[in-house]
Amino acid sequence: MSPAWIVLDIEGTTSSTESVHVGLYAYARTRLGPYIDAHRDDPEVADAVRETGGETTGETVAILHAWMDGDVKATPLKTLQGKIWADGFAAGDLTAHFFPDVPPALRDWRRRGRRLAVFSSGSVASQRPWFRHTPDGDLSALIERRFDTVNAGSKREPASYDRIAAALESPPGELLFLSDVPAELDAAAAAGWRATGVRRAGELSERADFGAHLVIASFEELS
Ligand SMILES: CSCCC(=O)C(=O)COP(=O)(O)O
Ligand SMILES: [Mg+2]
Repeated sequence: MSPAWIVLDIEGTTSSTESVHVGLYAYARTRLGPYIDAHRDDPEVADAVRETGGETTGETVAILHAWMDGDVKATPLKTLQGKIWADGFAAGDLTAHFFPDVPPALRDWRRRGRRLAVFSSGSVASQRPWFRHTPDGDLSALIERRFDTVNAGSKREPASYDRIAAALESPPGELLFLSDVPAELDAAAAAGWRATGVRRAGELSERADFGAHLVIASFEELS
């Protein structure tokens, strides 16, 4: 039976790690300090800054940069990056990247009645413009629901997938999660979801051990 919902990871699954780490990270890097200073009255910014543990803007930025350098997908970092990226997309400075098989597959799945959601470490604030500003046009209307580490929790915890299943009002067996990270697939499967690994050429997942999970190299294999 086909899944009712297909839930997508972004980095390494729909889009290249390079497009996130080189394009987006570089854009946020120099803007974090000025953004924090200019948006101290925004409660989400204030909370994120407090959660870093930094006392001054300089300390906070150093912590955020260390997380970026170590590829730590910490929620305060993702909150702040997401806000800066959303401004960058709105200003026309940024464009998303999707592997060529992804846009046609998403359209095909929707035509066939599948429903689409995203579960990414990238904040919901960044997911929206990522799907809106693509070289293939605006894909955002294809995505009905968006989850991140704030509204769902860690991608490596089964409880996060329980929360998403409840939000989608679907039994876990009708949900399919696609990701490039085996630990995320393990968590989804432990919550009763279907889980399929995405091993793309040139990505870290080329060398990943997906264990017993089904693995695809392109979304075409699911269409
Ligand atoms: C919405 S684009 C930003 C992606 C991002 O910051 C990120 O960390 C993606 O991680 P994922 O969980 O999708 O592998
Ligand atoms: Mg990923």
